[in-house]
Amino acid sequence: MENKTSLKIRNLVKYFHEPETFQVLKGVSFEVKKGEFLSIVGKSGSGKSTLLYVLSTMDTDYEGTLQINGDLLTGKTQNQLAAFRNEHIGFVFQFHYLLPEFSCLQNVMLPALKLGKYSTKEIEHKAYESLRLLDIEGQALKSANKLSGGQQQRVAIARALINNPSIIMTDEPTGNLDSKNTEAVLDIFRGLAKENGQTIICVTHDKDFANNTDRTIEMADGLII
Ligand SMILES: Nc1ncnc2c1ncn2[C@@H]1O[C@H](COP(=O)(O)OP(=O)(O)OP(=O)(O)O)[C@@H](O)[C@H]1O
Repeated sequence: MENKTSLKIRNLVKYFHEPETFQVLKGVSFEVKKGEFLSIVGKSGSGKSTLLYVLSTMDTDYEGTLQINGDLLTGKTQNQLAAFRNEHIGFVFQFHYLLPEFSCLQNVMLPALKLGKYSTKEIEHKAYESLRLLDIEGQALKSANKLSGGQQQRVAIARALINNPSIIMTDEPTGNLDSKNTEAVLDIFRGLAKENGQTIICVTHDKDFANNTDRTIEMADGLII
């Protein structure tokens, strides 16, 4: 593992104001190294998803600072953040689920089409590479809603990889998977971290999964313990 910092947060504080003011993050600081596979665990309601949402740059309503690959992202405009995310972050989030009527190939191609850097032909080629890496290229032309949960999860990971992001963020990546598929996802993430130097940040309830990552951060009541 290289000793470069991939992500750094300092004194992250966040409040929700509905139905009443409530401090959900109470001063969270940590760093993640490039190529590190990090899990974030903690009881329900401890603030894990809220934290991940801030790290993903999608939530900008916080105090403190967020840096990714040395870039200070705190204070950037929504347009700047959207461009940054497309290029640097791959997401496997439940609310980013696959478009059911689209083929797996089309689903995987979408983030690269949005980035607008490559021709459709090149993107299709990259999408096939990504699907192959996840051992799911045989399903490329099927609609996403015709796949099993485990297969859909692989396609979602393939989609997160298409722009070759330096960081992959996921919320409950194995939430609906059986132990065989969980093991497969774990292997994929480990490989991406070790072989490609991609940083992986996972929020998970699965203790076994967390025990197989490089490092685990535990949250309780808006703080790291
Ligand atoms: N939009 C919101 N408005 C107000 N309160 C919220 C909002 N989103 C989350 N919360 C509250 O913030 C706290 C932390 O929520 P969060 O979803 O980050 O927890 P979590 O650790 O990810 O939980 P889980 O493991 O159940 O997903 C909870 O008490 C939750 O009810």
